[in-house]
Amino acid sequence: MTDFVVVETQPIDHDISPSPTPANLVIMASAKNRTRGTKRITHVLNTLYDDAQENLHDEQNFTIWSKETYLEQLQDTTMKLDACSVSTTSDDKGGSSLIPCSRSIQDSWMKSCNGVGELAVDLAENVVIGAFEEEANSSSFETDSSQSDNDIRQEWLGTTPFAIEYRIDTQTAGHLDDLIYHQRTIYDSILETPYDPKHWIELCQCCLTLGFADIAAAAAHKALILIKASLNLDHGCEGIVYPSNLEILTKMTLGERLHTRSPTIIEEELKNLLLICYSGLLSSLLACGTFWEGLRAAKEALSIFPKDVDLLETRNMLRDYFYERQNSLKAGAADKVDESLILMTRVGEIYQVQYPWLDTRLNDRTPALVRELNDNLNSQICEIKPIILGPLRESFDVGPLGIFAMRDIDEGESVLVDKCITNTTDLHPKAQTYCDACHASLLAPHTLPMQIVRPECCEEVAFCSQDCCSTATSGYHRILCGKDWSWTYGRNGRPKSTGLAPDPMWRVRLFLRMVAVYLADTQSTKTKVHPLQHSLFGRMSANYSLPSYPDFPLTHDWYYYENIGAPTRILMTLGINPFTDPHWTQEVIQTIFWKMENNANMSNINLSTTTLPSSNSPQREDSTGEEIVTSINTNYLFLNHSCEPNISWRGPSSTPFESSDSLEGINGEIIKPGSATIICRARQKIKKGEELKISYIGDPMGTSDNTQLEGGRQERRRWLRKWFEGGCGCSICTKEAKEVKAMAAAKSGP
Ligand SMILES: C[S@@+](CC[C@H](N)C(=O)[O-])C[C@H]1O[C@@H](n2cnc3c(N)ncnc32)[C@H](O)[C@@H]1O
Repeated sequence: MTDFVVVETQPIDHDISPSPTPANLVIMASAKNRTRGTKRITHVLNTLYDDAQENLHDEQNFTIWSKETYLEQLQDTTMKLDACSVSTTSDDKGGSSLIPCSRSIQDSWMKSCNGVGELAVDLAENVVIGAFEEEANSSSFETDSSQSDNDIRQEWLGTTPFAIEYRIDTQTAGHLDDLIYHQRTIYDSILETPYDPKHWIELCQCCLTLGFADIAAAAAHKALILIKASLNLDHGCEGIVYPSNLEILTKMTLGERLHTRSPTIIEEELKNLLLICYSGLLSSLLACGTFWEGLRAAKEALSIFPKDVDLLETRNMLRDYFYERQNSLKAGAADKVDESLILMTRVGEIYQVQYPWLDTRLNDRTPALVRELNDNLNSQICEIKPIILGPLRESFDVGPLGIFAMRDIDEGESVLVDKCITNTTDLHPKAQTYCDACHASLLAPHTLPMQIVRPECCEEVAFCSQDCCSTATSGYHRILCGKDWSWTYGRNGRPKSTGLAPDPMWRVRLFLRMVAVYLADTQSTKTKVHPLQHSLFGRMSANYSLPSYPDFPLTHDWYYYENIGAPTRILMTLGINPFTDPHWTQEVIQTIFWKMENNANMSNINLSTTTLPSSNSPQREDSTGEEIVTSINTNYLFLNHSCEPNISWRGPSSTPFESSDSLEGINGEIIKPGSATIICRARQKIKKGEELKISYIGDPMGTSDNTQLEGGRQERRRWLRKWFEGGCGCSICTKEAKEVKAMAAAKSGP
């Protein structure tokens, strides 16, 4: 169902809360016209405006736009209206927004609007009648006549490289709109009855056909949780402790759908659904290229349905693909078969794309957000600014950001010291070898035993200072305390990773920490801001690319357990309902994962060799003391890359004998080894207004000897593809690209 909400926001200081207050809710209308046609939407919205004016004109709680303003808004927004999904926006100058949003968001807004909300619903229903009658005779779903049938809609090519030609054929044959419509109706059914596994299985099948195999796998996972909870299956679902009412809710929903109270009939249905669910899950994992996890799921499925031909066939395909990958990796590695090679056999791969049904506005970074970011940065030296200068419109995306000098900067000057609490390593905090907040070493001589601060609430964590302890206990730790998170330090059957690669579970632990920071903040400020619009997640950009046939972009690592199983378990443990909460759909979770991947900083530390281990600081059994700290440094992440950087940076230090100068912050404070703080200094004189740029890849020219990266300049440029596939825009890369082009032209001859 495509629902529209028109809101006018009142001026609010640096608040990007999406919840319209009763005072700013102008019109709420359900335009159930399922249309992509711009003309039709404009027509419906014109009707809505007229009706709303009639109904609301003497309501003092509502502000009505002038028709002129309204139509101006329409011009900017109608093209986006086919993105039927959750979208919210507001800005601190009292801007106005026309928002397509889902029924469940409306419902939650209605709840927060109390009496006035109900009035709005009544009025909205009046409004809808007008729109409905208009639409009654039209076909239920219409494509924009301006779109040619032969155009390939890249954004709908999916996340999986698997069978992409099939999806191109589907689009060429003109079936895409039907599939999109089908997907919307399934989401509607889920909103109505979220505990019916059948809808989640249908979503799995539909997303699989659309090529979004990761979302398909997540839908199957949700169905599996409901079914397993109801059948009391031993397997559990990746360790999830089921809420006690999940079984009752699922059985009640099935009973209502089947018009029965018979436990036998309901159980029969659950078993039927279980088989179809496994089949969808295995196909999704196959399409995501995570053959090893697919084989594990197949083993579980076949232990229940040993003779099912469909399951056996998919299992065989998973096995064949797994061996094919393993053999080719072995052949490439010659005699060097090690843990990293085993890890490579177990990872899946998908494209990093924006989900076309998730409203793009959720990814917008508005001028209001940039002002908030600069308030937090609180620097006299540098500021966060859009790179592309142009007219900034208040509730619209400002484009790529960077950090710029606010005054002339001297060579060697500290420009940014970015301490952060969003960090993780493989070491369990219980070991108390590092500060749970900033990750500074708690080992002598960096922190003396009497300096260690322990919170009153638990014995799980320790801190390097009272400051860190207060930050944690009044914030994220409040959300996490008293719950068992030790499973996030497990490896889900994988060997320990070696070298520069951190264990893939870093994503899970960083996600957990970030969700806790977000929840602590929104709870203390009593705001209901969507995670993607909260400054913590909203500040980060992803490296999206479109699967453009026939030149496909890079694929990115993806796991069933890390990307779906573990985050679902985290949310459920934190009391978030992944079946009903529109803020925490798999699309939102995966978007956060993409953002983390594009912005996380990784640094090697070796705490054990830098200090004498003290008796009260146990290491994990298999810990070598060498760890990789992964952190989201919330200001540093705005620095762009250049192969001619004017800024040098250093992450967590492990060496206590370095010159104290390199460990000093801007105000002379000492940054302790192991801390996830990043210090940035000017490599040269920098003029006011110049952009500050770092190197993402160590020595960008690949000429220094003591670097861990191999392969020189060419290899380094290849590494850059992780952040930007279109190529780095610096002058060296531009020159090299021109030379390559000229050489290719010369080779191909006249
Ligand atoms: C860590 S973020 C840096 C901040 C980012 N510009 C933003 O708007 O949030 C990395 C992203 O910045 C962009 N970027 C950074 N350096 C670049 C370069 N040299 N050339 C092209 N894009 C770059 C890419 O989109 C990359 O995915």
